[in-house]
Amino acid sequence: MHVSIYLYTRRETLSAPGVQLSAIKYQNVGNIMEVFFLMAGLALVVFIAIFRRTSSRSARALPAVPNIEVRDRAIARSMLVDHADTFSDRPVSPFHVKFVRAERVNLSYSISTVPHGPLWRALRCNLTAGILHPSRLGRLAGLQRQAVDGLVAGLSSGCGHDDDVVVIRDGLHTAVLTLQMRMCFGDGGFDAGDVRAVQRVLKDFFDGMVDAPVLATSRTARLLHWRRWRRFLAVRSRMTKLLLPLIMERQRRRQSMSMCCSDSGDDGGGIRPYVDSLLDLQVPSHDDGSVRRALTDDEKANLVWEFLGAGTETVVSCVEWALAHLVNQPEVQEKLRREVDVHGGSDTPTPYLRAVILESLRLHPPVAVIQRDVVVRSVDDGGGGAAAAVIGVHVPPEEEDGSSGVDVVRFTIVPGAIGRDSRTWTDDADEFRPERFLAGGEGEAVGPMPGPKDVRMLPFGAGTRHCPGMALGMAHVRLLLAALVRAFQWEWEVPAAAATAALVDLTEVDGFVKHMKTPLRARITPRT
Ligand code: HEM
Repeated sequence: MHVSIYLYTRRETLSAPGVQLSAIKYQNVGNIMEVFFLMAGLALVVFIAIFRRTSSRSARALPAVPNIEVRDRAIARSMLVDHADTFSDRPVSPFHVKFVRAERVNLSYSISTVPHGPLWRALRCNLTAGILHPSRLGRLAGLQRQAVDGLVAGLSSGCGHDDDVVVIRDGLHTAVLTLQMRMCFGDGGFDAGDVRAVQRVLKDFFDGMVDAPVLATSRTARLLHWRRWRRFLAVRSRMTKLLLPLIMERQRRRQSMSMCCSDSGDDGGGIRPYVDSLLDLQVPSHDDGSVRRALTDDEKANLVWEFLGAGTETVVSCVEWALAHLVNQPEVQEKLRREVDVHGGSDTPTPYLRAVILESLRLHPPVAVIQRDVVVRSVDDGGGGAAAAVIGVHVPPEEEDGSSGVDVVRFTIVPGAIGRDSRTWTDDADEFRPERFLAGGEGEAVGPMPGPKDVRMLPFGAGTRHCPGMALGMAHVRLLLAALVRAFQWEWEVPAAAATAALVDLTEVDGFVKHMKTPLRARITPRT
């Protein structure tokens, strides 16, 4: 078993010895200039002390809780499957920032950030039963088909220009986001300008996440890095200004629809927009569920944001990685094309397409880390607290004398490490070999969600907080990949700067999702 323990403590042994000495030295000097310099010197020393304190914390860029990194599949399984109830909380947001500043709410949650409990259950159930239920997913086929056709048409119309080279991430992002927005707001509630605006804010938001660990360390850090903090807040307020009017517009349209034709809320085709479910939802305001309330505007904006962000970025990441490997391995691309040419578009199973997607998710799980925070009541019990004891890890006490222990322990599971573990994947774990998921291969019995007995990859997490969008995400990826391979031949476009490189650069960057460091640029040739 491989477990590394990283312990970060909040206390810094910082002192500013100069402060007292200077004060004594200049104490009896009455000259006004010297008093002025004394004050300025003191201010400088205090400033440096604060700055050092902040930057030393910032450099570590991690919250002050013990962080246990888990790269072992047996431990991950024990946590997420056997002890799902213990490991059911994600880290709380370090920012108590409201989307709608005027409202008196402490902190608005989304499904992914709310602590495990009645509110989480209500929000998650609303999404899974109301929107993502398998019986409803079938009705999305029309919307998905339009998104895919639009993407292919857009790429085809660009062919013949600019040497037929595309950076596929951009077009993919627009297609998937538009699809998610249609599921969210219904048709007619937004236009292409809104999609572009949401796209810009999403990008700024995820770019700004790079600053989040620094800003999360303390108020002083936010004061010192006030420009970054201001930018961070501005993105959130832009997000609200964009989403709330779209939510309100949907509410208005729904009211007028119900007045004129007693409509059930479906926006045609039997698809009920996600926003409608949020407008109707009553959630428990107390833990016992005795009092129920409507969602605040802040919560609605948060949940819509999560639906658009989680649903778009992950799918785009997965399709881009899969295409990159298909460009690097033309024989795999050809094999896949043969399958989708024959079966694509029909309901016939497409095992090789499934294998390509699973292989991409195994190597490059879009969500780079799966985190759980566990309250450890006592570390003086010899076992390192309940949660740590579950997986046999000793959590050292925070205080040197061991008198008071840590409150929370963070567990960071790394799906990328589990997916590439050569003890599990013996057939060249780092190689892209979709065949391993076919009959007779070592991953024949492995699917996107781990079974109760074995965890061999974790692209959608597992246990209580596993991804509720798995079926939808897989369906999006399947349709997009099949259509792109059927419509075009994909070849690598060698960038001028890397004229000697033989293959696409597969370097990963972990941000909100795991992206290709260099976005895939490929030469596409339409197939007749
Ligand atoms: C290829 C696509 C996707 C991947 C790889 C993915 C991956 C993940 C992962 C790894 C988690 C964390 C699971 C855990 O902590 O155990 C997660 C959570 C979540 N995902 Fe996805 N996801 C995808 C698509 C989607 C879609 C399409 C939606 C919604 C439209 C969605 C909504 C969510 C939500 C709401 C959560 C939080 C669940 C909770 O805390 O209860 N995801 N996803």
